[in-house]
Amino acid sequence: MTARVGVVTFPGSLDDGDAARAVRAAGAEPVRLWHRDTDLQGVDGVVLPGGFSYGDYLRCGAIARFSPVMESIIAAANKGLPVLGICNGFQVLCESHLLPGALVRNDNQHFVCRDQWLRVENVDTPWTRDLRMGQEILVPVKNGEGGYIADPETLEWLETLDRIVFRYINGNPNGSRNDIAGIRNEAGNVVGLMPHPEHAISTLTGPSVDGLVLFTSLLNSLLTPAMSGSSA
Ligand SMILES: NC(=O)CC[C@H](N)C(=O)O
Repeated sequence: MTARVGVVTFPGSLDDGDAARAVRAAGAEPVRLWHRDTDLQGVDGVVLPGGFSYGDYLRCGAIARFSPVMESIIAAANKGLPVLGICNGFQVLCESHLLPGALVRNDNQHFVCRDQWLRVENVDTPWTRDLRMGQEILVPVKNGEGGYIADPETLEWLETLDRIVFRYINGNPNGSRNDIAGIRNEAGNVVGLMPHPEHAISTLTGPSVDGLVLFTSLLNSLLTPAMSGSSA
């Protein structure tokens, strides 16, 4: 049976089309979810895409967090539904408190758009299980508020409990603390990252195909759910 992966569209989402394309390229069926939906249609996972939900008013992701679809996603994520938040999606996950910390304006005060090397730091999630620890991948970043911050205790806790999933290498584009590009929750089912794996699934349109592995990882984790990701 084909896996079905929800892709949410908020007013102002930008990368929902590419996220759906990545889901399809990985071999799953994308199920388009609208911000006002409450029924997740029994999807096997959800992608919160990049963009400018609700015009980035107030703070990036701050309004999307209160949308009807997020109420359903928060409840489902807390029961183990795999959720991947990309860029604005990562911001929504932090605003929703599914992930700790916050994303603030880039320290250089610029919107940064470039290809970025990352190091894989955690493969104990459904989204990263087919990557290798220490693997270096190349994916685009494009954000204005991508600086990851958290209080010192939370940063220490993220480090010691292996919750950091991706780290920037060869330059930190936004001043993120500890070069953090992506993190996971305790159970591992919720992952957020600022860079855009959905823009790195074909060399025709992106710098590499490294991003596709996040989407194929999810499919493989659904086929063999006895993954190690449940160890917090
Ligand atoms: N590409 C994105 O998702 C951008 C996220 C957000 N609007 C920002 O500028 O930080």
